Amino acid sequence: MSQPVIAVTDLAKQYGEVTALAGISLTVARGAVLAVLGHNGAGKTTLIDILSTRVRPSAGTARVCGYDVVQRGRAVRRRIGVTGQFAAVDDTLSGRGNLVLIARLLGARPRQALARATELIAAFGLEDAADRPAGTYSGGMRRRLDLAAGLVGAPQVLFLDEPTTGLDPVSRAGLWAVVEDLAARGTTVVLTTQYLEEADRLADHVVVLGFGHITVSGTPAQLKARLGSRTATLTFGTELALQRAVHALARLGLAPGRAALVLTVPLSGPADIPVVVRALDAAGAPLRDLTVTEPTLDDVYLSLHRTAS
Ligand SMILES: Nc1ncnc2c1ncn2[C@@H]1O[C@H](COP(=O)(O)OP(=O)(O)OP(=O)(O)O)[C@@H](O)[C@H]1O
Repeated sequence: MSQPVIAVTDLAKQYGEVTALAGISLTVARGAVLAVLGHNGAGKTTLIDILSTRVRPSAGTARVCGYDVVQRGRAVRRRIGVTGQFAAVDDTLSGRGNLVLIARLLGARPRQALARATELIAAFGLEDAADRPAGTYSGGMRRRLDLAAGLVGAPQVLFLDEPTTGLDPVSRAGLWAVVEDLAARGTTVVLTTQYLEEADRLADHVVVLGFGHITVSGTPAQLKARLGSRTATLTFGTELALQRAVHALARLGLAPGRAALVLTVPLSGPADIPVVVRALDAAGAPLRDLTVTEPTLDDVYLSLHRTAS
Protein backbone atom coordinates (compact mmCIF):
# COMPACT_ATOMS: atom_id res chain seq x y z
CA MET A 1 0.00 0.00 0.00
CA SER A 2 1.28 3.50 -0.74
CA GLN A 3 2.11 5.87 2.10
CA PRO A 4 -0.92 7.63 3.56
CA VAL A 5 -1.15 11.30 2.62
CA ILE A 6 -2.17 12.14 6.18
CA ALA A 7 -0.87 10.20 9.18
CA VAL A 8 -1.91 11.27 12.65
CA THR A 9 -0.57 9.49 15.75
CA ASP A 10 -1.74 10.11 19.33
CA LEU A 11 -2.46 13.73 18.48
CA ALA A 12 -3.48 15.84 21.46
CA LYS A 13 -4.23 19.51 22.02
CA GLN A 14 -4.77 21.12 25.37
CA TYR A 15 -6.04 24.70 25.69
CA GLY A 16 -5.42 25.38 29.38
CA GLU A 17 -7.94 23.22 31.19
CA VAL A 18 -9.75 22.31 27.98
CA THR A 19 -8.79 19.09 26.18
CA ALA A 20 -9.64 19.83 22.56
CA LEU A 21 -8.03 16.61 21.26
CA ALA A 22 -7.31 13.75 23.65
CA GLY A 23 -4.86 11.67 21.58
CA ILE A 24 -6.29 10.58 18.26
CA SER A 25 -4.78 8.47 15.49
CA LEU A 26 -5.90 8.16 11.89
CA THR A 27 -4.61 7.88 8.33
CA VAL A 28 -6.01 9.13 5.04
CA ALA A 29 -5.05 7.64 1.68
CA ARG A 30 -4.35 9.65 -1.48
CA GLY A 31 -7.53 10.75 -3.21
CA ALA A 32 -9.71 9.76 -0.26
CA VAL A 33 -12.32 12.00 1.31
CA LEU A 34 -12.41 11.98 5.11
CA ALA A 35 -15.41 13.54 6.82
CA VAL A 36 -14.98 14.60 10.43
CA LEU A 37 -18.24 14.84 12.31
CA GLY A 38 -18.96 15.74 15.90
CA HIS A 39 -20.88 17.97 18.27
CA ASN A 40 -19.96 21.62 18.81
CA GLY A 41 -16.63 21.73 20.61
CA ALA A 42 -15.77 18.10 19.73
CA GLY A 43 -12.35 19.11 18.36
CA LYS A 44 -13.03 19.14 14.59
CA THR A 45 -11.61 22.60 13.89
CA THR A 46 -8.65 21.93 16.17
CA LEU A 47 -7.79 18.87 14.09
CA ILE A 48 -7.98 20.86 10.83
CA ASP A 49 -5.99 23.72 12.39
CA ILE A 50 -3.18 21.36 13.43
CA LEU A 51 -3.10 19.57 10.07
CA SER A 52 -2.99 22.88 8.22
CA THR A 53 -0.15 24.12 10.50
CA ARG A 54 -2.13 26.95 12.11
CA VAL A 55 -2.02 25.42 15.58
CA ARG A 56 0.73 23.39 17.26
CA PRO A 57 -0.25 20.11 18.87
CA SER A 58 0.46 19.59 22.58
CA ALA A 59 1.49 15.97 21.99
CA GLY A 60 1.60 13.36 19.26
CA THR A 61 2.55 13.75 15.62
CA ALA A 62 0.86 14.61 12.35
CA ARG A 63 2.35 14.24 8.88
CA VAL A 64 0.81 15.68 5.72
CA CYS A 65 2.24 14.62 2.34
CA GLY A 66 5.06 13.00 4.29
CA TYR A 67 6.04 16.20 6.16
CA ASP A 68 5.71 16.74 9.88
CA VAL A 69 3.31 19.64 10.45
CA VAL A 70 5.48 21.14 13.21
CA GLN A 71 9.00 20.55 11.81
CA ARG A 72 8.17 21.13 8.14
CA GLY A 73 5.28 23.59 8.26
CA ARG A 74 6.29 25.43 5.12
CA ALA A 75 6.55 22.25 3.05
CA VAL A 76 3.08 21.27 4.27
CA ARG A 77 1.59 24.69 3.48
CA ARG A 78 2.90 24.52 -0.10
CA ARG A 79 0.89 21.35 -0.69
CA ILE A 80 -2.41 22.13 0.97
CA GLY A 81 -5.42 24.34 0.46
CA VAL A 82 -7.59 25.56 3.29
CA THR A 83 -10.87 27.10 2.33
CA GLY A 84 -13.48 29.09 4.11
CA GLN A 85 -11.91 30.63 7.11
CA PHE A 86 -8.96 32.62 5.88
CA ALA A 87 -9.25 32.94 2.15
CA ALA A 88 -8.75 36.66 1.65
CA VAL A 89 -11.09 38.23 -0.87
CA ASP A 90 -10.44 41.77 -2.07
CA ASP A 91 -13.77 43.63 -2.13
CA THR A 92 -12.69 46.10 -4.78
CA LEU A 93 -11.74 43.42 -7.31
CA SER A 94 -14.31 41.40 -9.22
CA GLY A 95 -14.78 37.72 -8.41
CA ARG A 96 -12.86 36.83 -11.53
CA GLY A 97 -10.19 39.42 -10.69
CA ASN A 98 -9.71 37.88 -7.25
CA LEU A 99 -9.24 34.40 -8.65
CA VAL A 100 -6.90 35.58 -11.41
CA LEU A 101 -4.82 37.48 -8.84
CA ILE A 102 -4.46 34.41 -6.61
CA ALA A 103 -3.55 32.23 -9.58
CA ARG A 104 -0.92 34.79 -10.65
CA LEU A 105 0.48 34.92 -7.09
CA LEU A 106 0.77 31.15 -7.23
CA GLY A 107 2.83 31.43 -10.39
CA ALA A 108 0.33 30.86 -13.21
CA ARG A 109 0.75 32.68 -16.53
CA PRO A 110 -1.95 35.28 -17.38
CA ARG A 111 -3.79 33.00 -19.80
CA GLN A 112 -3.68 29.98 -17.44
CA ALA A 113 -4.78 32.19 -14.55
CA LEU A 114 -7.79 33.43 -16.50
CA ALA A 115 -8.70 29.88 -17.58
CA ARG A 116 -8.52 28.58 -14.00
CA ALA A 117 -10.60 31.53 -12.73
CA THR A 118 -13.23 30.98 -15.42
CA GLU A 119 -13.40 27.25 -14.65
CA LEU A 120 -13.94 27.89 -10.93
CA ILE A 121 -16.48 30.64 -11.59
CA ALA A 122 -18.51 28.18 -13.65
CA ALA A 123 -18.13 25.39 -11.05
CA PHE A 124 -19.52 27.66 -8.35
CA GLY A 125 -22.27 29.23 -10.46
CA LEU A 126 -20.83 32.73 -10.22
CA GLU A 127 -20.92 33.55 -13.95
CA ASP A 128 -23.49 36.34 -13.65
CA ALA A 129 -21.58 38.12 -10.92
CA ALA A 130 -18.07 37.27 -12.09
CA ASP A 131 -17.20 40.78 -13.24
CA ARG A 132 -18.81 42.73 -10.39
CA PRO A 133 -16.75 43.89 -7.38
CA ALA A 134 -16.74 41.16 -4.72
CA GLY A 135 -17.87 43.82 -2.22
CA THR A 136 -21.33 43.75 -3.86
CA TYR A 137 -21.75 39.97 -3.41
CA SER A 138 -24.38 38.43 -1.14
CA GLY A 139 -23.19 36.33 1.82
CA GLY A 140 -23.69 33.05 -0.06
CA MET A 141 -21.92 34.32 -3.19
CA ARG A 142 -19.02 35.53 -1.10
CA ARG A 143 -18.73 32.15 0.52
CA ARG A 144 -18.64 30.46 -2.88
CA LEU A 145 -15.91 32.86 -3.98
CA ASP A 146 -13.95 32.06 -0.78
CA LEU A 147 -14.17 28.37 -1.58
CA ALA A 148 -13.16 28.91 -5.20
CA ALA A 149 -10.17 30.95 -3.97
CA GLY A 150 -8.99 28.01 -1.88
CA LEU A 151 -9.06 25.76 -4.93
CA VAL A 152 -7.09 27.97 -7.34
CA GLY A 153 -3.78 26.28 -6.58
CA ALA A 154 -5.11 22.75 -7.17
CA PRO A 155 -3.70 21.59 -3.80
CA GLN A 156 -2.70 17.96 -3.06
CA VAL A 157 -4.68 18.08 0.16
CA LEU A 158 -7.70 20.25 0.70
CA PHE A 159 -9.10 21.08 4.12
CA LEU A 160 -12.69 22.25 4.19
CA ASP A 161 -14.04 23.40 7.54
CA GLU A 162 -17.83 23.21 7.27
CA PRO A 163 -17.68 24.10 3.57
CA THR A 164 -21.37 24.20 2.82
CA THR A 165 -22.71 25.87 5.95
CA GLY A 166 -24.96 28.69 4.75
CA LEU A 167 -25.00 27.60 1.11
CA ASP A 168 -28.26 27.11 -0.78
CA PRO A 169 -28.97 23.63 -2.19
CA VAL A 170 -27.77 24.49 -5.69
CA SER A 171 -24.46 25.88 -4.43
CA ARG A 172 -24.08 22.93 -2.09
CA ALA A 173 -24.54 20.51 -4.98
CA GLY A 174 -22.00 22.56 -6.96
CA LEU A 175 -19.47 22.24 -4.17
CA TRP A 176 -20.09 18.50 -3.83
CA ALA A 177 -19.44 18.05 -7.56
CA VAL A 178 -16.18 19.99 -7.25
CA VAL A 179 -15.04 17.88 -4.28
CA GLU A 180 -15.92 14.63 -6.07
CA ASP A 181 -14.04 15.76 -9.14
CA LEU A 182 -10.97 16.76 -7.12
CA ALA A 183 -10.92 13.44 -5.26
CA ALA A 184 -11.30 11.53 -8.54
CA ARG A 185 -8.18 13.34 -9.79
CA GLY A 186 -6.21 12.35 -6.68
CA THR A 187 -6.69 15.31 -4.32
CA THR A 188 -7.10 14.20 -0.73
CA VAL A 189 -9.93 16.01 1.04
CA VAL A 190 -10.60 16.41 4.74
CA LEU A 191 -13.86 18.12 5.56
CA THR A 192 -15.75 18.85 8.71
CA THR A 193 -19.47 19.01 8.48
CA GLN A 194 -22.64 19.12 10.51
CA TYR A 195 -24.53 17.62 7.57
CA LEU A 196 -24.62 13.85 7.68
CA GLU A 197 -26.01 13.78 4.17
CA GLU A 198 -22.82 15.49 3.06
CA ALA A 199 -20.60 12.90 4.77
CA ASP A 200 -22.71 10.11 3.34
CA ARG A 201 -22.51 11.51 -0.16
CA LEU A 202 -18.84 12.50 -0.27
CA ALA A 203 -16.80 10.59 2.26
CA ASP A 204 -14.91 7.32 1.84
CA HIS A 205 -14.30 7.35 5.56
CA VAL A 206 -16.08 9.04 8.45
CA VAL A 207 -14.63 9.84 11.85
CA VAL A 208 -16.98 10.97 14.59
CA LEU A 209 -15.28 13.01 17.32
CA GLY A 210 -16.74 13.27 20.81
CA PHE A 211 -14.98 15.43 23.40
CA GLY A 212 -11.61 15.08 21.70
CA HIS A 213 -11.80 11.30 21.19
CA ILE A 214 -12.66 9.29 18.09
CA THR A 215 -16.02 7.86 19.08
CA VAL A 216 -16.47 5.85 15.93
CA SER A 217 -14.73 5.48 12.60
CA GLY A 218 -15.47 3.63 9.37
CA THR A 219 -16.97 3.93 5.92
CA PRO A 220 -20.47 5.41 5.81
CA ALA A 221 -21.78 1.92 4.94
CA GLN A 222 -19.95 0.31 7.88
CA LEU A 223 -21.27 2.88 10.32
CA LYS A 224 -24.80 2.45 9.10
CA ALA A 225 -24.53 -1.33 9.21
CA ARG A 226 -23.04 -1.28 12.69
CA LEU A 227 -25.28 1.22 14.35
CA GLY A 228 -28.40 1.66 12.33
CA SER A 229 -31.05 -0.89 11.56
CA ARG A 230 -33.30 -1.26 8.57
CA THR A 231 -36.97 -0.59 9.01
CA ALA A 232 -39.84 -2.34 7.22
CA THR A 233 -42.96 -0.26 6.68
CA LEU A 234 -46.01 -2.52 6.28
CA THR A 235 -49.25 -1.14 4.91
CA PHE A 236 -52.54 -3.07 5.23
CA GLY A 237 -55.86 -2.72 3.48
CA THR A 238 -58.05 -3.23 6.54
CA GLU A 239 -57.99 -2.83 10.31
CA LEU A 240 -58.60 -6.59 10.67
CA ALA A 241 -55.50 -7.44 8.64
CA LEU A 242 -53.49 -4.99 10.70
CA GLN A 243 -54.68 -6.50 14.00
CA ARG A 244 -53.76 -9.98 12.80
CA ALA A 245 -50.35 -8.68 11.75
CA VAL A 246 -49.73 -7.13 15.19
CA HIS A 247 -50.35 -10.55 16.81
CA ALA A 248 -48.25 -12.41 14.23
CA LEU A 249 -45.36 -9.96 14.69
CA ALA A 250 -45.65 -10.21 18.50
CA ARG A 251 -45.17 -13.98 18.16
CA LEU A 252 -41.89 -13.21 16.30
CA GLY A 253 -40.86 -10.99 19.21
CA LEU A 254 -41.33 -7.81 17.13
CA ALA A 255 -43.04 -4.72 18.54
CA PRO A 256 -44.05 -2.54 15.60
CA GLY A 257 -44.83 1.15 15.69
CA ARG A 258 -48.29 2.00 14.39
CA ALA A 259 -49.96 4.85 12.46
CA ALA A 260 -53.39 4.36 10.82
CA LEU A 261 -53.08 1.18 8.70
CA VAL A 262 -49.29 1.23 8.74
CA LEU A 263 -46.90 -0.72 10.97
CA THR A 264 -43.15 -0.01 11.17
CA VAL A 265 -40.87 -2.84 12.23
CA PRO A 266 -37.13 -2.58 12.95
CA LEU A 267 -35.23 -5.36 11.15
CA SER A 268 -31.91 -6.80 12.22
CA GLY A 269 -30.89 -8.83 9.17
CA PRO A 270 -31.90 -9.62 5.59
CA ALA A 271 -33.60 -12.87 6.65
CA ASP A 272 -36.17 -10.92 8.59
CA ILE A 273 -38.13 -9.78 5.55
CA PRO A 274 -39.11 -13.28 4.31
CA VAL A 275 -39.78 -14.35 7.90
CA VAL A 276 -42.12 -11.41 8.44
CA VAL A 277 -43.88 -11.86 5.11
CA ARG A 278 -44.44 -15.59 5.69
CA ALA A 279 -45.77 -14.95 9.21
CA LEU A 280 -48.22 -12.34 7.90
CA ASP A 281 -49.39 -14.67 5.13
CA ALA A 282 -49.92 -17.50 7.61
CA ALA A 283 -51.91 -15.17 9.91
CA GLY A 284 -54.26 -14.11 7.08
CA ALA A 285 -52.95 -10.52 7.18
CA PRO A 286 -52.37 -9.61 3.52
CA LEU A 287 -50.02 -6.75 2.84
CA ARG A 288 -51.00 -3.90 0.57
CA ASP A 289 -47.47 -2.49 0.47
CA LEU A 290 -44.02 -3.18 1.91
CA THR A 291 -41.05 -0.82 1.89
CA VAL A 292 -37.68 -1.28 3.54
CA THR A 293 -35.72 1.80 4.60
CA GLU A 294 -31.96 1.71 5.12
CA PRO A 295 -30.62 3.70 8.08
CA THR A 296 -29.15 7.10 7.32
CA LEU A 297 -26.05 8.54 8.93
CA ASP A 298 -28.46 10.78 10.84
CA ASP A 299 -29.81 7.67 12.56
CA VAL A 300 -26.26 6.60 13.38
CA TYR A 301 -25.38 10.02 14.75
CA LEU A 302 -28.49 10.21 16.89
CA SER A 303 -27.86 6.71 18.22
CA LEU A 304 -24.28 7.71 19.15
CA HIS A 305 -25.57 10.78 20.95
CA ARG A 306 -28.10 8.70 22.85
CA THR A 307 -25.32 6.28 23.88
CA ALA A 308 -23.06 9.14 24.98
CA SER A 309 -25.67 10.95 27.04
N1 LIG B 1 -7.95 29.08 20.97
C1 LIG B 1 -8.61 28.39 21.89
N2 LIG B 1 -8.47 28.68 23.21
C2 LIG B 1 -9.12 28.00 24.17
N3 LIG B 1 -9.97 26.97 23.91
C3 LIG B 1 -10.16 26.63 22.62
C4 LIG B 1 -9.50 27.32 21.55
N4 LIG B 1 -9.89 26.75 20.38
C5 LIG B 1 -10.75 25.76 20.71
N5 LIG B 1 -10.91 25.68 22.05
C6 LIG B 1 -11.75 24.71 22.75
O1 LIG B 1 -11.39 23.41 22.33
C7 LIG B 1 -12.55 22.59 22.18
C8 LIG B 1 -12.65 22.07 20.76
O2 LIG B 1 -12.93 23.16 19.89
P1 LIG B 1 -13.06 23.01 18.32
O3 LIG B 1 -13.26 24.39 17.75
O4 LIG B 1 -11.94 22.21 17.80
O5 LIG B 1 -14.42 22.17 18.19
P2 LIG B 1 -15.35 21.91 16.93
O6 LIG B 1 -15.65 20.46 16.95
O7 LIG B 1 -14.72 22.47 15.71
O8 LIG B 1 -16.65 22.72 17.32
P3 LIG B 1 -17.73 23.53 16.38
O9 LIG B 1 -18.59 22.50 15.72
O10 LIG B 1 -18.47 24.33 17.41
O11 LIG B 1 -16.93 24.38 15.43
C9 LIG B 1 -13.72 23.46 22.61
O12 LIG B 1 -14.02 23.21 23.96
C10 LIG B 1 -13.21 24.86 22.42
O13 LIG B 1 -13.85 25.76 23.32
